[in-house]
This record gives sequence, C-alpha cells and structure tokens, in this order.
Amino acid sequence: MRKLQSYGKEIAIGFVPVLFLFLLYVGFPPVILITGAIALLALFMLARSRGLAMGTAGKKTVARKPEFLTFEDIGGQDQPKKELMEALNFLVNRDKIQKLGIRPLKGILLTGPPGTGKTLLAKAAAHYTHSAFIAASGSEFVEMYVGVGAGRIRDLFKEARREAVKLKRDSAIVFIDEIDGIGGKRDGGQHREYDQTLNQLLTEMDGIQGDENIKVLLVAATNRKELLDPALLRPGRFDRHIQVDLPDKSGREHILKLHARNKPLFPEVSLAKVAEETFGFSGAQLESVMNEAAIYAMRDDSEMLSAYHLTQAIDKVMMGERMDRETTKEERERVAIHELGHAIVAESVRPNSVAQVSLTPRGQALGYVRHNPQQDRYLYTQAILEEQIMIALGGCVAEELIYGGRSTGSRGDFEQATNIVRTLIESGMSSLGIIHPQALTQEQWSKENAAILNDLLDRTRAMLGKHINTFKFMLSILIKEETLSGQQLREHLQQTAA
Ligand SMILES: Nc1ncnc2c1ncn2[C@@H]1O[C@H](COP(=O)(O)OP(=O)(O)OP(=O)(O)O)[C@@H](O)[C@H]1O
Ligand SMILES: [Zn+2]
Repeated sequence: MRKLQSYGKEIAIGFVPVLFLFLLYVGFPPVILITGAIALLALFMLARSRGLAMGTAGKKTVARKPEFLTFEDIGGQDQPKKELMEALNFLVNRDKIQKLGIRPLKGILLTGPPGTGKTLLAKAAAHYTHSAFIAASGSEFVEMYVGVGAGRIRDLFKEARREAVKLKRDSAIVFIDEIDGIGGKRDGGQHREYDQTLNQLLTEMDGIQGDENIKVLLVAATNRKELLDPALLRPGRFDRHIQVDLPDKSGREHILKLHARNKPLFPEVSLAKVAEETFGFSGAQLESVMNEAAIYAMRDDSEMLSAYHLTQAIDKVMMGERMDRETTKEERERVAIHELGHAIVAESVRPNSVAQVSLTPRGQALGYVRHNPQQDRYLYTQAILEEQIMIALGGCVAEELIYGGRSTGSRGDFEQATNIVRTLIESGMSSLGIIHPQALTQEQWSKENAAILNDLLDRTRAMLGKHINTFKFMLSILIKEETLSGQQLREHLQQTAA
C-alpha cells in the first residue's frame, strides 16, 4: 500500500515541470505561474506539517491503516487470543475503567517462538479496538549515535498519535517486534545510547507527554523474555504477559485451513492428516508448507494440490530442498546403516512408529527416518525421554556394530541426545536428584551427562546387536530402492523374531 502511494507522489511531482512548460508555451504570463507555484508549495508544506504525510518516524517503520486482519484470521492460539481480548477490553471500555479507578493498561508483552503469529495478534488487536496501528522492530533503534534511538522512539509514539487523529480513532497501538533489541538488561552504564533509548520507551509508557485524548497502547514481542530489563516487566509497564506457543494439532489444522482458503485441493486431501504429520511446526512453517505444496503442484502441471504434493512440502520445510549430491557407494551404505540403526531402535521401543527410511539427501542430511505422527504431549516421562535418546544414538551404534567405528554423520544426533539429557537432569530425573539448573557446575554436568549417555549407549548396543542380519538384508533393499517403508521393516523384524 505504502509503495503505491509514494509512487503516486513521485509521478505527481514529475508532472509539475511539464505542466509549467506547457502553460508557458500556450502563453501564460510567467509572473502568474511563479506566484501560483509558490502558493502550491506553501499549501503542500502546510499539509505535511499537519501530518498528512506518513511514515516519518523511522526509515523502516510502517504505518498502516487498520488492516482487515481479525482474530478469526489467526489459526489456533485460542488461549492467547482470549487473554489478549480480555486485556483489550480495558482499552475499549475506557470510561468504565476510569470510573472504577483502575489503572489504564500501558503495555502487553507477547512471548514465544518465532513465527507463531505474534505480529498477527498485534494487528488483530488494532482491528478489535478500532485503533490506528504502527509497527517497528527493536533492531531499528540500535544506533551508533547517542540520542538517535531515543529520538526515534519519541517519533514513533508521536506518529502513532498523528495516525490516530488522521483516521479519527481515539487510540493507537504501537507494535515493537524484537523488543529485546532495545529493552535488554542494562549492564552498568556500558551502553549509554541503549540506556537512553530504553529510558525514552519507559517515559512514553508512563504516558507523561502527548495528547491525553489519544490512548497509546504498546504491544511488544520477544522470543526471549529472560533477556528483558526488569524495569520493563514491572507493573504499570507491560501489565500483561501473554505466552504464544507452537500450535497443537487442532491449532495446526486450523492454520492450514486458513492458508488453504485460496488454494484448490484434491478432495482426497486431508488437512487433519497434514496437521498430524507436522508436529512441532510453527504457523509460519505451516504457511510455508501450503505454499510449497502449491509450487510442487505447479511443477507437476496439476491444477490442484494433491496429498503427495503436501507430503513433499512437509519434507522440504522440515529438511530443506532435495539435493542432488554426488555421494560414493561407501557413503551411501554407511548412511543406510546409520538410518536403519535409528529405525530399528525406534521400532523396538515404540512399535509401529517408523513411517519410512529414506536415502534421499535433503538439506544437511544424507538420509532420514520419517516417524509416524505422534500425539501432542505436554508431559514427558523418564522412560519416553530415555527412549528418545536411544533412538538418537541408534545411528552411531549401528555404524560401530557394522564398521567398528563412528563417523561425523552423528554430530546432530549427539546434540539432540545431550539436549534431552539436560531436560532429564533439570527435571530431577538423574542421579543428582532435584537440582537448580544454575547450581549445576560444569564438572557435575559433564560427569552426569557421560554417565547417562554411556548407560543408554550400552542398552542401545544390546538392542541392535540382535539384529545384525536384519541390517545386512535391509541394506540391500535400501540401496536398491532408496526408500524402505515402515511396513517392510516391521514384516522383516517379525520374521526374524519368530
Ligand atoms: N496462528 C496463525 N494463523 C495463521 N497464520 C499464521 C499463524 N502464525 C503464523 N502464521 C503465518 O506466519 C507468518 C508469520 O507470523 P508472524 O509474523 O505473526 O509471527 P511472529 O510470531 O510475529 O514471528 P517473529 O517472532 O519471527 O516475528 C504470518 O504472516 C502467517 O502467514
Ligand atoms: Zn542420525
């Protein structure tokens, strides 16, 4: 929208000299023309100072008309939406609030992982409260020169009020994404510039200045609340903290449906199934899945998106684009053994959990195991976490069993394993008992990590040792076919067990 408007302005300005020359040519007296031009210029300047021009608060700041983005356009996130609406009702029912002497709401902080819809929530909040909306990112205020950042904050709030006047609204919402860029913890006068910016923000939030008739509400977002300066978190600053998490299964289905609104799908496509298979995806990733699926459909010259296009898109968003890497025969065999290791452990600890083993290189991975959709979990038991570690270790254990040594292909697996070990320790499920994470010394950590991993490596070795023949048999299929279904794997495991 902004683009179009500013082009319009440029075209209009370009037209002025042409008109001038034309009028001169048809015999208009130059004196009248020049007087006219000066008058026009003066009118233009006046209009500008009245705030009819937009977007003066900072280079990248965007001022927009309240967009028609409503809470209904946001998938899942029922709890954050509810909490946000409750908080916003304070803004809507201002008179009532004042009569009861309730302190007006100053700021709402949205916390959560990237791509979960925090920006969308802020926009919907503007629509819900009939407010003007202005957005900026915390990174825009980090400047080399002292005072520039603070000036930009002042301009931003001024701009918000001006925008509200222009749109005849009595409130404005200022949205600052990545607020940790300005509102991070202050460390003893090191960053003077940074301090001034933050102070300015605090002053604006205290609402000392400005047009009292226009209420400005600050909505900010961060992925890392723990980095924020405590001054921002005090009551009367960000009064409401709303956690925006990754969507659960029904949330994912809702988001997929929203992004499928403008896409033709084959009738057999089940978005519920896609939702099942996209455990852990953010809203932004789900949007990407729908978009990539449409691109695959176009490549196939198909007029509609099929279930296959969606499966390909999920793999792409999860693992990266399919790569045509040149790999040697030895490498492919080792990768096959490694992936079979993950798959056989997975089938042993969680029967029916493997969907597919694949030797297709994608993104960083040379091969991968796709697991069947899991249920969303909110609680993990020690047994589940240990099984997950064993599945991660299965790759390197298989390489040891067949080749007598490991390769660099297990780095990611070890990282995953140690992350889960951390969860075990921090949840009081290790020999250290219940321990505060910050009280854990480096030495304790390394020792406990090694103890847990060695124990689980032993258990994984014992488990895979029984399947040497399965490895050899499945390897030949996998090398030939490039993929192996979970069903094929299960049938073979059953036969050898019998
Ligand atoms: N709940 C949702 N419903 C529908 N679409 C969503 C949802 N969450 C994310 N999206 C999609 O992802 C895009 C990015 O979301 P948004 O910018 O709101 O995320 P964010 O939480 O602000 O992320 P970041 O912290 O990275 O700025 C949206 O434009 C939208 O297409
Ligand atoms: Zn692996």
